[in-house]
Formats: sequence, structure tokens, C-alpha cells
Amino acid sequence: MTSTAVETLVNLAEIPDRGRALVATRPIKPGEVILSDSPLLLYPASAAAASTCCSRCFRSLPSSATRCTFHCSNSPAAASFCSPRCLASHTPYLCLALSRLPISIPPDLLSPAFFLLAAYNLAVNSPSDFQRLLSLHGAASAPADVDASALHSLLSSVVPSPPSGFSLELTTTLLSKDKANAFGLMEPFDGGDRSVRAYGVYPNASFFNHDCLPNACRFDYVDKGGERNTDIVVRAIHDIPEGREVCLSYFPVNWRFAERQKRLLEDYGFRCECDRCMVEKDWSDDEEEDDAQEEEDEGMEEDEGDEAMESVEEDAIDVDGDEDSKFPHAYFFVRYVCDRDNCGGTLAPLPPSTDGTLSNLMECNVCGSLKTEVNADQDGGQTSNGIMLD
Ligand SMILES: C[S@@+](CC[C@H](N)C(=O)[O-])C[C@H]1O[C@@H](n2cnc3c(N)ncnc32)[C@H](O)[C@@H]1O
Repeated sequence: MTSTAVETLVNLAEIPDRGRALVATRPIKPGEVILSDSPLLLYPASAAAASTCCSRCFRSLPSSATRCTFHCSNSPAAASFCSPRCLASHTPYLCLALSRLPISIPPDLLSPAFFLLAAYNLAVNSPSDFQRLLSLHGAASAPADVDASALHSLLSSVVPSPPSGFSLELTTTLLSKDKANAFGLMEPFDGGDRSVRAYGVYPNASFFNHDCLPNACRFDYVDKGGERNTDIVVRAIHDIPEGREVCLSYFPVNWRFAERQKRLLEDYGFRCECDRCMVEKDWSDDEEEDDAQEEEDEGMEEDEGDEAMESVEEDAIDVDGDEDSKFPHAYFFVRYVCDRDNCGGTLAPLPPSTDGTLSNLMECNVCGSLKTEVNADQDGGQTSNGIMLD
């Protein structure tokens, strides 16, 4: 699969204590596409996702009543394809391996097993891409939440003709690459809990480091028509000066400090020292709990992300004229976090037009809503006042 940097807006650089990073080669405008990247590999997030989406392009399959799907003759039950084109471009090696996976596989091993089979398939069918996968960042040991040796012995009896180097060590290495680099491609937002349809590992997007107040965010459009529907597209949230590192948030930005630090340490092996964390580390637990309690008392039924969001929005009111505000980054939440119920996605402007005119339409990277950009200077920075266009 190919990847394109639309123009070289970022260069790879080595930054002490952060490893490789992507740095702006020129000033980047709000909404500009920084990178459009195609996956090295994709795999279903669950058994349900595997049975309801195309095994090649990961678009939703038609509902069962009208289902018209295509199957590999070697192993018809293992994978379904949405079109003759997807069937023609699949790799029978992977179908065969999937068809041999025992139905009794423990649920927590299923998604890592899908990943490993996709990775071994890459080793067999595209050795240069497999080398790119191996060159990505990964911890020295297997992720704590996956039993690598159980998985390896289970797959040893499944993998058709093992790629060279097939070993527990390779399995462990691959699992750590997946943990540090996989992006979730989400099911369409329906107002409830977000669920992941598939995971993908992207060779260039894997160089974006994390920041709890990112200056870019990524979009995916898996169900769209045409080619390259599984690309991820990274766009600037606001102006990024030349020489500044471009960062994404590895999870929804409205997570609380403790939750963010835990995830970053457990899954990515580092303590975050971004500007936002440096402020929030001094917040007491009581302060965070008080915010939650107040909302419970008020009978609010919001998830954790919404609670965090609510408290920073209150602080945003302080921030407008008060330099001592306890949360100087509240402006970010007012302007760039989606306020649709249960969403909490990040907003970035649509790309500028071909003549360079900036768009005033902000797109949410979770629910897909479009809303007009808020000028916080005009409305006091207190409310997003967005117009939902969808
Ligand atoms: C997806 S990779 C990003 C690219 C990576 N820096 C590299 O050298 O390939 C994720 C890893 O980058 C490092 N990283 C990302 N964000 C960081 C940050 N804010 N501070 C320190 N290390 C970070 C961590 O080691 C993390 O596991």
C-alpha cells in the first residue's frame, strides 16, 4: 500500500526523551492536510466487526437480509468481501490462517490474534512493509495485558507456513509495535459509546508523538466510496509555526489527568510533561472529585469525559480576563472540543480552498458534525454556539 505526504509539511526529527517526531517544515494553516497515510496492515477489532465488515476494505457489509458478499474458495467461512474487486485483491494466506483459528479462542486473545495473523501475512506477502512495521517504535517487552506465549503457541498450530523468523520473540516484538502504534478506526458515531471497528498500523502517522493539547488531529472515513477509504488524514487544528513539533492526542482530549497519565505509562511507556499536564498535576484529587460530585448533585448524566469537559468550560469563563485562572488552556476546550452529547471529539477546520482561503467550518473527528467556527473574542469565549449542519 502506498502513502503520500500531500506536500512535505513535516520532517522527521529526533527529539531528546521523545524519540522520532514530526516537525513543521513551514508555517501550517488551520485545516491544512499535514499527512494522508495508508495502512501497512488492518485487522478487525472484534468478532462482531469481522463478521459485519469487508475483510479487505473494512467497509460495512450490506445487512444480512440483503447480503451480497463474496468469499475465498479456500476458506469461505473465514472472511467476507464486499465486491469482486476486494475478493480479487485479498491474500489467500490470511484467509487460510483465519479459517484455522479455533472458535474457542478466548475473547481477549481474539483481536491480538487478528493482528498477528495480519502481521505474518505481511511478512509473507510484502517483506519490505513488514520491515517497516518492525522499524516502528515498540517497548522491549510484550504488553502487560496480552499473554504473548499463550497466543504464540495457539497461533503456531494455525499459521499455514510460518514466515522466516517465526518465534515467540518475534510475536512479542510485534505485539509491542501494535500497542505503541495502532490507530482505531471507529464505527459511525450513534450517540452511544464509541466502538472500534478495526485497527490499523500506519507507517508515517506512527511518528506523531502525543500531546494532551494537540495541534493536529486525525480523521478517517472508512465507509466512504472510492479508493483509499482506510487512509487516515491528519489536519492542523490551528496555526502551527515552522519548526514546531506536530502532535496528536492518543485518546480523547477530555480525559482527566490521572486517566491520561495511566494510559500513557501503561500503553506507551512515558510520563507526559506537556504544558497541560504541568498545570493539572497540581490539581488535587478532591478538586476533580468535587467537580464530579457537583454534577451528580445536579442530576447530570454525563460520562467521565463530559464531566471533565464541563469543569474546564466553567474555568474557561475565568480565563477570559483572569491570568490566575486555574486552567489556562480552557480556551482549547471551548473552541476545539465537540460539545455534542457523549461525543468529545476534536474539531479541526475543513481544508483551505485551492486559492488558500481558510474555511470557517469545523469538522468533528468523532461524530463528523460540521459547525461554524466560533470567534471566542466575539462571544466572550464562554460557549461554542456551534451550528450543527448534519
Ligand atoms: C507512536 S510512537 C511515536 C514515535 C516515536 N517517538 C518514535 O520514535 O518512533 C509512540 C511512542 O513515542 C514516544 N512518545 C510519544 N509522545 C511522547 C511524549 N509526549 N513524551 C515522550 N515520549 C513520547 C513514546 O515512547 C511512545 O511509546
